[in-house]
Formats: sequence, structure tokens, C-alpha cells
Amino acid sequence: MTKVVIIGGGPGGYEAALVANQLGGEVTLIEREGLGGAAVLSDCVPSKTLIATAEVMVRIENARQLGLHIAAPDVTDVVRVDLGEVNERVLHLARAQSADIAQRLRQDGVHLVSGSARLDGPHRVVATTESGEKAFDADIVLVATGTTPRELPEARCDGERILNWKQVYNLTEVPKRLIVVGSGVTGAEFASAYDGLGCDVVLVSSRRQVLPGQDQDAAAVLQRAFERRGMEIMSESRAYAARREGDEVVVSLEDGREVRGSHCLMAVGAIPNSAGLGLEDVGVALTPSGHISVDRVSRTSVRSIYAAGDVTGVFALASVAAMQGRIAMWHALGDAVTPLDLRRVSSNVFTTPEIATVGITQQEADDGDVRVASVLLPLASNARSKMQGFTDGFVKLFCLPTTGIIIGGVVVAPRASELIHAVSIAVAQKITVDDFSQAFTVYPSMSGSIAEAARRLHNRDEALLTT
Ligand SMILES: Cc1cc2nc3c(=O)[nH]c(=O)nc-3n(C[C@H](O)[C@H](O)[C@H](O)COP(=O)(O)OP(=O)(O)OC[C@H]3O[C@@H](n4cnc5c(N)ncnc54)[C@H](O)[C@@H]3O)c2cc1C
Ligand SMILES: NC(=O)c1ccc[n+]([C@@H]2O[C@H](COP(=O)([O-])OP(=O)(O)OC[C@H]3O[C@@H](n4cnc5c(N)ncnc54)[C@H](O)[C@@H]3O)[C@@H](O)[C@H]2O)c1
Repeated sequence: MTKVVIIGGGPGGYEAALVANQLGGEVTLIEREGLGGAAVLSDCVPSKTLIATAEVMVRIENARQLGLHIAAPDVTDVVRVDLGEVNERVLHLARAQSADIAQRLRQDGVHLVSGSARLDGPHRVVATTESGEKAFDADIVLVATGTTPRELPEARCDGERILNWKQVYNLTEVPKRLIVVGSGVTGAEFASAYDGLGCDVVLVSSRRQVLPGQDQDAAAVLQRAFERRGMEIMSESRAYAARREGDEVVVSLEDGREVRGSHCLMAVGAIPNSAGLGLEDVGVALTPSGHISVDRVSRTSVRSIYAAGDVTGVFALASVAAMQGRIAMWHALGDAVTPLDLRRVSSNVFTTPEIATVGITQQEADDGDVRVASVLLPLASNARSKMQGFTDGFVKLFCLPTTGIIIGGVVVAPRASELIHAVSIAVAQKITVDDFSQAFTVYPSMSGSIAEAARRLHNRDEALLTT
């Protein structure tokens, strides 16, 4: 039996454990905090649960456009947000999901160890547990230890008013004025959620526009939506310090300005959990940022050691972590394996509106990496959008100019995360725009606009060609 030891029980680790077990491995999974990892306990799942609540508030607020009037100037005058109760629910759901994952792993026969692990050679892992150190021999080791929120040296999080994204669930009242530092996906999602919950939000963005890593047409729509809702966006502003002054937090910007609020959320990225694992001692190569270097089948520079998930810095998504973990085990245990293909990954920014993307990006098209034809169709003319009072978003499709094969897309809309799946299938299955537009869509529906975008790409001479 192949002995597999997995360090880290997030999506990278636990999905790998399920596959390794399925392929007949003797699997030990060592986790120091809880099964499901940060994804389930503090990052992905809690944030999406909080956002689900915030979305309801936004829908109530927007009901005015549909002729449904709230008998008060502000939605928070009639709907009281009990943030303590909201956060209790958030954490309860996270713990319940963690317990489900643990139960499933145990049922499958995975040996679960609660403790902190490190390598002791390429074929040995030592776990520090409550009952002392335990050593495990391993034919294969998978490192899936995730990341930790980055802190600015002069803006240390205290868990009360200067918070990272794992600490916000301690709040029992909606902050009066929340300063969100960082306008990447994490910053944008929390800014959107707290704004929805009726909080006065200031977003400190180091770039000209929010979401610098995303499709810039989509980011522009989101920035406009944020501004229209009254959010203050401080563009091209870098924070360097945050301090408490009584009941206030003061954030100092590099240009000398100061921003005052009741709370501050630091969302300035994450650092890999690769230190103290003994990786360098066994010869595992790291990148300059401290991530573990892996190839497309999750191999590190040491034959018996694989790595998966955020600690590899490949594409910080739960879905990618899970796939990297599975691929590692398929490869290590001799099953058929397809190397990781990032061109097929779909992802979503859970703001209001949502931004979903799959495949090639506008940036890659603009950089000339591949010659594409593309079309951008605003949803303002979509009948369903109008009925729902939504006019902000768009659908963008990319295809190869020669064959018409769909290679990517962007959807900015409510529930874009669901709408993108059709485009995702088209990208994975190499479907042409003509074949795509043959499928019936419901009338009226927003997905009708995706089919319409594909129809517009029938005459690709007229479409915007990017080289
Ligand atoms: C706020 C936020 C929201 C997000 N939302 C989404 C989303 O909506 N969709 C999405 O796809 N992705 C989302 N992500 C990204 C997603 O959470 C990560 O990509 C995912 O958690 C990566 O999984 P992982 O297995 O690599 O690491 P993690 O989930 O971080 O798990 C790693 C585990 O390893 C354990 N560990 C670390 N060191 C050791 C050690 N020495 N010994 C034992 N155990 C150890 C840790 O305790 C942790 O439990 C979000 C991220 C953030 C920050
Ligand atoms: N919905 C999702 O799937 C989801 C949600 C959240 C995070 N994630 C994943 O996590 C990854 C990391 O996202 P993130 O947003 O946490 O980190 P990030 O590194 O992508 O963004 C951090 C942002 O903070 C800015 N910044 C850094 N220092 C600053 C300073 N001093 N002042 C002001 N701004 C500063 C950076 O310029 C950057 O734009 C994402 O790429 C994504 O893959 C996914």
C-alpha cells in the first residue's frame, strides 16, 4: 500500500485525501485548525455566507425602483441588521461544513491527525499534537498549507477595530464607518458586503481602479456601482499605517493624508504558509515570494513531495486548490491524469453586481498572447435585466477569429457565478459561437444575452479583433 501523508486539510488537502483513498493509498491527513481549512472556516465559506445576507439588504433597497416603497428614507431604518446573529450563523455554517468534511474523510478511512506538521526528510513527516510528537513514514507527501493574511508592519491587526478578513466575524454591530484597505477581490467583496449591510465604507485602493487583477471593463462597472451607492473610493492611495485613537481607527496614507473610521479591514494580500515546514532542508524549491514551485501535475523539485493550493501561488481559488490536490494524487498513484489547465478555470467576484470570468482574459488578448475576436454586449437592453431593474452589467465573449471556437468570457450581472457556466462548458468543450447560439435560451433571460453575444460573433470581421 502506498503511504500518503497530507499536510493541510483545506480543499487542496482534503480533496487529495479522497482521491488517494479511492486509489488504494493508506492516507494520513494532518491539520492544525480544522477540516475544510481556511477555505471553509475563515475565508471562502464565511465570506460568501455574509455576502448572501448583504445581498438581501441590497435587493430590499433596490425594490424602490420596482415601485415597492419602504416607509423610511433608508433600508436600515426598517430592517435592523443584527450582525452578532448574522456572524453566529456564518460561523455555525462554517463549523457544520467542516464537520461534514471530517465525517466524510473518516467514513472513507482517511486517518485524521490534529496537529501541526513538518517534514523530517523527504519520506517522513512529524506532527506536533496535544499528546506529543508523532512521526509518519510516507511514500508520498502532499503539502497544502495555504496562506496567512499579510500585515503591514505599522498596521498590526488587533482583532477589535483593526481587522483582517478572518477576524470580522467577531463583530456584533455593523461598523459605523469601515475603512477597507486593498481593492483586490477580498477588499472589493467585503466593501460591497458591508456597504450592503448599511455601513459607511471607505475603500482605500492603491490603483486607479478597483480590482486591478480583473477584467478592467468589469472593474469599471463595479467602481461606478460602488460610487453610485455612495461608497467613498480613494484611488491611487497606499496605506502604510493604522492606529487606534479612542473609539476611532486612523489610517495613514503614504501621501500624508489620514482617513478616520470606526474600524479598518486590512485586505492587502496573503503570504504562503511555507516557513517552518522544513521544505528547504529537504530541497523543495521555493519562489522568491516563498510559494512552493510546482509543475502542472503538482510535482515539487523533490520526487516524493507534491504541493497543492494557495501555498503554490498558482491561482488562489478553492476550485484550483482542489484540482491541484486531485491531480497530485492521480499522478503519484499512477492513475490517468490531465495536467492543470488554467485556461478553463472559471471564477467569480461576489460583489453586487457579481463578476464572473472564464478562459482567456482581456489582458492576455490586449498583450497579443493570442489573436481573438470579441464582443461586449451591455445588459441594459436585455428584457429580463430591465424587468429586474438591473442595467449595470454586460456579457463579453472571446473566440478564435478563424474557427469561432469560444475561448473565454466575462459576465457582470446578478448571479453571474451561475450564468458563466454555459461559457465555461463552451470553453472546456471547444464549442464554436455558431454551435453555441443554436441552443435555445429561455425568454426572457439574461442567458439570452450570452447566446446573442455568440450570434454577434458569427460575422467576426465586424467584431472587435484584438491581436
Ligand atoms: C476572503 C476570501 C474569500 C475567498 N472566497 C473564495 C471563493 O468564493 N471561491 C474560491 O474558489 N476561492 C475563494 N477564496 C480562496 C480560497 O479560500 C483558497 O484558494 C483556498 O482556501 C485554498 O485552499 P488550500 O487548501 O490551498 O488552503 P487553505 O484552505 O488555506 O487550507 C490550508 C490548511 O492547512 C493548514 N495548515 C497550515 N500549515 C499547517 C501545518 N504545518 N500543519 C498542519 N496543518 C497546517 C491550515 O490550518 C489550513 O487549514 C477566498 C479567499 C479569501 C481570503
Ligand atoms: N471570490 C473569490 O473567488 C475570491 C475572493 C477573495 C479572494 N480570492 C482569491 O484570493 C486571491 C488574493 O486576493 P486578495 O484580494 O486577498 O489579495 P490581492 O493580493 O489580490 O489584493 C490585494 C490588494 O491590496 C493592494 N494593496 C497592497 N498593499 C496596499 C496598501 N498598503 N494600501 C492599499 N492597497 C494595498 C494591492 O495593490 C492589491 O490590489 C485572489 O487572487 C483570489 O484568487 C478569491
